[in-house]
Amino acid sequence: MIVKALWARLGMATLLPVTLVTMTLTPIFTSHLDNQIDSKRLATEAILTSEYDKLLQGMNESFNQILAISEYPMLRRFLESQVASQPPERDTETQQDWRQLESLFETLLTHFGRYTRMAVIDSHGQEWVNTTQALLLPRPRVIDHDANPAFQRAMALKPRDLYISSPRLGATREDGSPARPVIDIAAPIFDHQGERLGVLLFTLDWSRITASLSRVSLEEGARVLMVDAQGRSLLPEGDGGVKDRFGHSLASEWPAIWATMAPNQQGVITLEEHLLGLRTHDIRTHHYRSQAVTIVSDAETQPWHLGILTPRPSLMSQLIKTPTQLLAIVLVYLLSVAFGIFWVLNEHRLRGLRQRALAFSRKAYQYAGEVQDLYEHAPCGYHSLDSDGRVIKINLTELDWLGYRGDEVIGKRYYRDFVTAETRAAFDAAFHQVLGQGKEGSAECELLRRDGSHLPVAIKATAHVTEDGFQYSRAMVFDLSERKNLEMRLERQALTDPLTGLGNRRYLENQAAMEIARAERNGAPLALIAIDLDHFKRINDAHGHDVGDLVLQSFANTAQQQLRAGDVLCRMGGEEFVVLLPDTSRDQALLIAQRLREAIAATPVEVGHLAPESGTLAYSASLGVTLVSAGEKTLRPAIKRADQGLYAAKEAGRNRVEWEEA
Ligand SMILES: Nc1nc2c(ncn2[C@@H]2O[C@H](COP(=O)(O)OP(=O)(O)OP(=O)(O)O)[C@@H](O)[C@H]2O)c(=O)[nH]1
Repeated sequence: MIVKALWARLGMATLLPVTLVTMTLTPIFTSHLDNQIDSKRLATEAILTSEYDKLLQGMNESFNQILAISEYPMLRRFLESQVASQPPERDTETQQDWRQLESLFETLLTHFGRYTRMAVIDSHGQEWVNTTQALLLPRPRVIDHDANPAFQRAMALKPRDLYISSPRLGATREDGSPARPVIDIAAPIFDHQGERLGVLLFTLDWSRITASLSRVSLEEGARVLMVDAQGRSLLPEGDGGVKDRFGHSLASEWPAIWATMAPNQQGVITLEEHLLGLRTHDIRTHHYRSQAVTIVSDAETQPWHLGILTPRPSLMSQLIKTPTQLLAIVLVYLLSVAFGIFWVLNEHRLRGLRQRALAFSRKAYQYAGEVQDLYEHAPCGYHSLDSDGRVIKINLTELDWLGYRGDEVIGKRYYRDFVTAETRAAFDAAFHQVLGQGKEGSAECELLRRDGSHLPVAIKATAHVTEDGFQYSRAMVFDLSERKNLEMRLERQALTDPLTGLGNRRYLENQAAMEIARAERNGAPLALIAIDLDHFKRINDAHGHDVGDLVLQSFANTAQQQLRAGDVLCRMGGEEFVVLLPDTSRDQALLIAQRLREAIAATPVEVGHLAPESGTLAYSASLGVTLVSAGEKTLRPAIKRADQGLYAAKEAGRNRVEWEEA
């Protein structure tokens, strides 16, 4: 699919530049071509005018020559004398006229090579001179009047009138070369009285007049056409093969050209492949530069059409003429196509890169979402504060802990407001460190939740610093409540006797410090009772340790019931217990001890199947009572004294209370 699209784009990349270049070059070349056509048109017109002038000049020259000779006095005299003397007598004068006439035509033959025949015919049709035969005929030849239209027509002309025939093929030459086209020019000869004497008939070698036209034909691509009114070719030797061979009909051979030439007088006409310069010439009327009064010719052949056909400049001909231009154009096309292809390939490559970048960015977006999710729902809190301690970012976990929404906190609240007054100093110190040189700080403090409860946390923060200085702090907040609970549990366990749930010796020591201080402060007595179960070894030995344990637990319950809330009952180890009695005098302490002893003795332990038949086991305890003396910083002396009282009770038979004085 991608490859198919690439090929389609490559096709476009070729087509588009080619079209664009063509659209750009076309007006330039069209205008250039128009200029070429215009200059060719001007050149054609110039050649046509020049050739037309030469043709006219050549013909007028001949007309004037013939008119001049027809008025030659010696010729007139000759004809007069010949016409007058029938048959001519060859007297001396006549002989002289003959010689002069002979000499005249010899001269003419020498100088007027353009004429293939010069003839002098008298009004009876007798031919006195014919330069194609013996110059002067010993006997005048009577010519067939009907066979010679030139003679016929000239005989009807007035003085200084001319008859011009259409070009026709002359006689085959003696050397066998093909006959040339000729035209007959005939002028009437009159004597001084205006009496018609005969006709001067010259046959003009037509190719001499049209030689210049033929040379034009030799020029590059140009062709000269000359036809009569019937479309017959008038040029001696055409260069277009059959089409314009003399006498051939251009109308039938080359109808397209003839169709253009026939109706038009003059101008340059643009044809599909040619420029055709045109001029028409009616010999009967266009002879201003000749001295003829009237020129008569064959009406059906007039006017003549002179045409110069030059190839019309075309784009291709111009390009072929200037290969560098052609090369430049080819280069422009090649470069534009190469650029198009390069552009498409580059675009294709960029498209690939863009798609990869898009895939990367999607992945990055996905990762960013995951990171955001991790940030928001991390097991710890995250927040960022500005240099004033204002919250600029906070994750959902921490918001959840605090019980606020993001829009209530971000940009609106100072973080220290969420820290309890008790732990705010620690937070401030840590934040100060983050802002300072250390760029990091940590604190354990308690957060104040919306519902008023406290959440112990550890905050560890670092500063985000750029070259512009401190930007914001980033902090991780760890919930310490579980740890604190665990610590408290452990602390409690460390101070508690697991069997009875009573405080242990360490607990007693902790409490003692407090109670001694308070007793000192208040001046109140502080009493202490040491308790030891009687013959406990025996119970263990007789009933097992489980029963012993039950006895210990039962003792703890029974004793607690007998004591006040502020009294501290602790298990010191084994079956030994101590009761610290704040604000208790000697007597009160003795009473309490007695009450304890009695309650213990009166409360047998429910031991079920572990016990003898009754299911209960009675036991007793011995107690030693003393007061913590003023000045004693620990309980140790008091416990020692109470133990002495206890020993005394044991000694005295057990299940007794003994006072031990300080
Ligand atoms: N079942 C049980 N027995 C304990 C515990 N702690 C100590 N004992 C036992 O308590 C007994 C204490 O015995 P003794 O110190 O000889 O004293 P006694 O047997 O009570 O005799 P008198 O104190 O003289 O009445 C020992 O056998 C200990 O093993 C305990 O937590 N559970």
